[in-house]
Amino acid sequence: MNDVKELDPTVVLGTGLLGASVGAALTRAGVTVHLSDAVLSHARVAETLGAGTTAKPDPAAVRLVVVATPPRSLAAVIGEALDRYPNAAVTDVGSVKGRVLRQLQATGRDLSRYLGSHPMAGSQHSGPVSASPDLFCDRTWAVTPHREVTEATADRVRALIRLCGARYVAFTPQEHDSAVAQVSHLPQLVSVLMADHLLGIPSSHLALAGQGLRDVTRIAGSDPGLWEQIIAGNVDALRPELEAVRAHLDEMIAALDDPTHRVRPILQRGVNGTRQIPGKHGAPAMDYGHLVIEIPDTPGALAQLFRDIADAGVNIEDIDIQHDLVRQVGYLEVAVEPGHVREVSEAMTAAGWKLT
Ligand SMILES: NC(=O)c1ccc[n+]([C@@H]2O[C@H](COP(=O)([O-])OP(=O)(O)OC[C@H]3O[C@@H](n4cnc5c(N)ncnc54)[C@H](O)[C@@H]3O)[C@@H](O)[C@H]2O)c1
Ligand SMILES: O=C(O)C(=O)C[C@]1(C(=O)O)C=C[C@@H](O)C=C1
Repeated sequence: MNDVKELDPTVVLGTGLLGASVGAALTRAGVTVHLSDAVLSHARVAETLGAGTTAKPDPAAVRLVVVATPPRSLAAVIGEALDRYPNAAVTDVGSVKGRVLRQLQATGRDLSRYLGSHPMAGSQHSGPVSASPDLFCDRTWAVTPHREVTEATADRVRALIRLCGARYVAFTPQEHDSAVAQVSHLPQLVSVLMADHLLGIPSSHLALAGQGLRDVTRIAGSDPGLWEQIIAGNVDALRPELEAVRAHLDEMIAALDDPTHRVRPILQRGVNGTRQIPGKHGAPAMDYGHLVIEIPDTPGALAQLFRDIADAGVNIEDIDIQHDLVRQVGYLEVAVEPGHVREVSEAMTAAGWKLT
């Protein structure tokens, strides 16, 4: 059976950022998606954006249910879905897996049709308006098998991940929760601590904020209501990670007594840490070369810049756009393979662009 038939029709419960994005990806692939949300207007907005229909399905015909509600409600909504859709596989996209599974097991339900999952893709924005069918493209999507789950259930969740364009990876629920404490929940809290610190800084000083500050505080803008629930669901894995960061902070403060000898090794460890992060398509991390190009605030400037880079015959690996509100210009940071930096720089300068 092909993936579309395997999942047609699908129900999405909770049509915020994640649910509407799943709906949009499956709808684009050709699956009929039925949308439902505790707040009817969220489901209606998701419908308007092409994530599916708010029409009710025939419960017996439903082949997959994707639960994308906030963490605290997940176990109850998953349990109800198992009861209401007797022939469906049920998955959820919650950020913490162990607690939800334990809560479901405590209900005594047959969990052979439930397989938890977690796409490692999202944003600091909530709600269906920020949803995109491309949210999961080339992202890792973890599944967390347990003793009762059947192969038929796992097949449907794998089909979901493929249709969303993501990369499947399996973890035990416990391993998953330890891993996300390290690579998702700790970074979130560190970003929050940094952003919180800004509240005590004079606004005249904040005028000097550059890209570095924006980089480390982006995710601090995420919904506190959602993150409170994520943290509460993973405190055991998170506590030792935060304690380790506290020890590193103390080490950094102590190093200031002898910066010439003691700061550099810590900075180098930071560089080494960034190299641990996998690169595109799950490949090993790659050190890209970066160029920053000034973009005037005129219509079509960005499109022209992309054309000029394409004309130089170089592949853009990543981009980041920032605006200087004082000078009314933008800056495009372009990542290219290291060997191509000089070539693109020369081509851009020759085409009249200002590199900074
Ligand atoms: N935001 C991210 O970056 C991200 C990434 C991966 C996974 N997740 C997980 O995905 C889930 C959803 O997160 P989100 O960012 O889409 O949140 P969101 O706030 O954008 O959407 C949640 C939606 O669920 C609805 N809802 C709440 N309780 C409900 C209930 N009992 N029944 C039906 N609908 C209900 C809300 O009205 C809302 O529309 C969370 O469990 C979160 O841990 C989030
Ligand atoms: O890109 C972001 O904004 C995210 O923080 C997404 C992110 C993460 O990568 O940590 C956040 C929480 C989720 O559970 C999964 C993904």
